This record gives sequence, C-alpha cells and structure tokens, in this order.
Amino acid sequence: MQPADDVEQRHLRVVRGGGVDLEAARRAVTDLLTALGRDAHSPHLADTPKRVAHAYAEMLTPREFDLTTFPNEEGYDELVLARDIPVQSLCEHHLLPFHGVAHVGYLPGDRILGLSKLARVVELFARDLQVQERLTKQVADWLQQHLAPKGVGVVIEAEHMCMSMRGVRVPGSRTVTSALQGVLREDARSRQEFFALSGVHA
Ligand SMILES: Nc1nc2c(ncn2[C@@H]2O[C@H](COP(=O)(O)OP(=O)(O)OP(=O)(O)O)[C@@H](O)[C@H]2O)c(=O)[nH]1
Ligand SMILES: [Zn+2]
Repeated sequence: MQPADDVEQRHLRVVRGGGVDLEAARRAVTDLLTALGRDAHSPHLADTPKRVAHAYAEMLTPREFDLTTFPNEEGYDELVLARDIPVQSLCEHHLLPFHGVAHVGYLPGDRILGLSKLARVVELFARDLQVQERLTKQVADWLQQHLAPKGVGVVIEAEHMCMSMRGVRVPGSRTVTSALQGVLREDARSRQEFFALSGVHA
C-alpha cells in the first residue's frame, strides 16, 4: 500500500563485505572440529558444520526494513525513548555472544520515527562482529544522520560471554556504554534526563 504523502519510507538494505560463504564456512567448521580432537563424522557431529555455518550466517545478517518517518505535526519536543531493547551480538575478539539491552532515545526535530525502527536499527548493527563501543556509536550516528533529530542518546548494557564462560570468568558483570549526539551531548540537563529515563545513574 502506498503511504500517505507526508509519510516517508526509505528501504534499507545492508550489504557487509563479501557476505558469508556457507560452503567455505562449513569446511572450516569441519577442520575446527578435527583440530579440537573430535570425529567430525560421528552421527551427532555429521551435520554440525552445516548447522554452524547457517547459524553464523543468520547471526551476521540483519533484516531489511523500511525507515518510516512521520511529520512532527504536534511539535512534540520531549524525549522519545525505547527502553530495554534486547541486544544480541558477537564479539569480534572471541566470536562469542554478548547480550543485554539497549535504551535508545531521541529528541524530535521536524519528523518522528516509527517506534519499532529504534529496535530495528539496534539489530541492524548488532548482527555483526562487534565491539560494544562501536555498536553503541553506530546506532547513535546512524539515527542522527538518517532522522536528523535535535539529539540522540544510546545506552547499551551487556554481558560478554568471553568474560563469563572463559578468561576472567566473571558471570553477571555487565558493561555499560553510551553515545550521545546533538542536544543530548551538549546540554547537561537533557543528558541527565536521558540517563534518568534510561535508568542509568550519571
Ligand atoms: N573494548 C572492548 N573489549 C572487548 C569487547 N569484547 C571483548 N573485549 C575484550 O577484548 C580483549 C581481548 O584481549 P586479549 O588479551 O587479546 O585476549 P584474551 O587473552 O582472550 O583476554 P582475556 O579475555 O582477558 O582472557 C579482552 O580484554 C576482552 O574482554 C568489547 O565489546 N569492547
Ligand atoms: Zn570477546
């Protein structure tokens, strides 16, 4: 269906590097199993390389979506904040998951954003090999660029499996990162309000 004249939809696709080569990934997982001293041809492991290749392809491929915006007819000039958006990503140092929540807010300018799109933007950058700092900043920068609001704030709180299951082994420890743009970066009161609404004490 065609949107109304004042509703804007931009279809977004993400193409990352050369994409996932499923066959090469399958071969590499077979080699990894062998290197780990396993019989890659035992009944349970026989299809594992294929499953793992598909699992990585899925975890590294965000869904496409339309960025739908509406005119800010009421002149709404307070924060819009989506809290507790689930975040699932893979750390690029160990290829292990990190997961938690994102709080994403913006101060509208001329247009307001379809609310679900805040969560879709998080997924857009989370389905990648990531570090949490970059993920946080990419979401904030992208919203600033595509929505042109007066300000953007992003907080991510996440637990990294590479810190829980191995290495330092501190399950339950969560890392908090934030990225601010525009008024939220420049104005102390707006920034405080954003962190308060996010449930983060700053
Ligand atoms: N800044 C940042 N570091 C991360 C992230 N995910 C994992 N790391 C860290 O990347 C670092 C890699 O350090 P190395 O010393 O090369 O790796 P390592 O020997 O496996 O380190 P340990 O985890 O301390 O055992 C570790 O300190 C991880 O905790 C992230 O999102 N951001
Ligand atoms: Zn890691």
